[in-house]
Amino acid sequence: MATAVATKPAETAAYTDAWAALEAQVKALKGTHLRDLLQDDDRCSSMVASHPGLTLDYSRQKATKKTMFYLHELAKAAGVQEKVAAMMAGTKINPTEGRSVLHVALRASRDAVIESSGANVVPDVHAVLDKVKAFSDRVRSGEWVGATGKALTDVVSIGIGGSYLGPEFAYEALRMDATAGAAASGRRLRFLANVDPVDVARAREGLDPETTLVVVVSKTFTTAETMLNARTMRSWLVDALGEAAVAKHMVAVSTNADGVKGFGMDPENMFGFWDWVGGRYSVCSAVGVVPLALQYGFDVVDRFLAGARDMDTHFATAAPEANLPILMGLLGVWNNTFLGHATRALLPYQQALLKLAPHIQQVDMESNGKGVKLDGSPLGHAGGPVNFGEPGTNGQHSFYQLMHQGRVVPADFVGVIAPQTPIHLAGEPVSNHEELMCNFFAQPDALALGKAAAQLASEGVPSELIPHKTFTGDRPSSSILMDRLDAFSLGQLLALFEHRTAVEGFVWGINSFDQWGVELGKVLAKQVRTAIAGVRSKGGEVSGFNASTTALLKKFLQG
Ligand SMILES: O=P(O)(O)OC[C@H]1O[C@H](O)[C@H](O)[C@@H](O)[C@@H]1O
Repeated sequence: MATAVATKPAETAAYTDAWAALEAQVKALKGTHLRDLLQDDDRCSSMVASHPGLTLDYSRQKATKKTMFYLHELAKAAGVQEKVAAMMAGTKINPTEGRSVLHVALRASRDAVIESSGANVVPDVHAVLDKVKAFSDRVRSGEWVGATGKALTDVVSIGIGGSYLGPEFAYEALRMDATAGAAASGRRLRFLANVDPVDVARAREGLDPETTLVVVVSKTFTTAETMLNARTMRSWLVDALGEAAVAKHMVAVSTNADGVKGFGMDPENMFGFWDWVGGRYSVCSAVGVVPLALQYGFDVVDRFLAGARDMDTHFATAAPEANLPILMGLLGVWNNTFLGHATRALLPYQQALLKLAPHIQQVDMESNGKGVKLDGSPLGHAGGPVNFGEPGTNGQHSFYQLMHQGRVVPADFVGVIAPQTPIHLAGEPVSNHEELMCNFFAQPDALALGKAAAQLASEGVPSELIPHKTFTGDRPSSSILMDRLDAFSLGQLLALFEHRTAVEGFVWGINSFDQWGVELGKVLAKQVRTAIAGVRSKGGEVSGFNASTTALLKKFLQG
């Protein structure tokens, strides 16, 4: 049964003690280099954790067994496991919006019982999944046809933020997977997120309204960008096929049935989800399931959900010392709050994961980019870090210079053992995938070990170049090695990163599940819209803005 807020204030004596012990650890480790830590085989083998399909090696973190002990003490004192249990039981752990946080229910098995506000949500989840399966099967088989009787082979999924980033991440990750790729044969999926008309042009380039299905994805069905893009695509369809085409060519994913109806779409063509699904945690709801099932078929999506469920179970049941999301979350807290690293990099050595970092940017920064605790008091230290990333090896030729010789940026490397698309040229010493992975193994050591001046001197490097060629090393990272990248392991990876963010928020005692910080800009944009529309319709000058904005607007309107 869901109850009110379960989060207890973090500042118990145990919490303060663990915090102080970790601050002492920072001092104790000051003179220790990762080079030294990596020589301790016992320490290194203790800093590896596995779950079927995934291995996490965190031996290149600037931490000892003792540090890990105190981090686990901090987690215990913060009630991390209790908070995980409360989240998964439907407790309203998002008090500023009065909501449960139940993205785990989106991938729960049919017979699970998970309650929000006293009602089991799992039957509703599976009713929507069944509806998506039936619909996507009909579209894919050509039974559901467009206004002129043609099969709908192309899909444009309109949505932004959480209604876009996760689905695009999953779509890209599976394009070259043998099973998903074969299932997508003859089909195209495009995403339309930005309100920029260039994005409209890109999304519909080469598409024919007769064979295009538009999916409007918006939790609120009020997001300005998405609604304008939906109207734009609607007029593209209507101009070509007439008003009646909307019923066959447009469907919606939303929690707002009235909004969908008000837009002129049949609520029958709507796939619902619920207020207990945060936008950035919604890829396993109809938000991701509809476009992905249309492209790859429902079976592939089902495997994706099963992978996420597998990681949920691991998160809920594994001991903290062996629990991948808990370990990663604690290391995030250590790097960010105690060692003071304000950024972290996500570096998948896998081109299929090119949209992992953009998705995790939202998951993490919208969740933990907060300045106050749950009770509204100041956090007292910086909130979650700046996240960024790029697939390797591309990033190596871009920003790794800074990571090796400039700022210290804790990194998470992700690599895959079995390639999705093997290539091994005759005469080459290694396969193309092995060449990629050589870099996955080399970079963490380069960051950790560095290269000392003495070594450069012994190699005969001219003395004036030695400072420029020295690598200080001592730069932390974790390595995640996946057996393969397919729908199941993609679900595991998604849930792993979702839960890492939750663990960090639980330790800090913040609400990781609201996002009030995105509201102010929306309100101001509305004022600007009113001003621009006023000048365009009635003439005159803009007013009510500060001098800088007024001058810029004036220039824009004159242009
Ligand atoms: O799905 P929607 O209601 O259209 O919201 C789309 C996105 O916009 C909001 O402003 C939030 O920043 C995101 O958390 C959300 O995912």
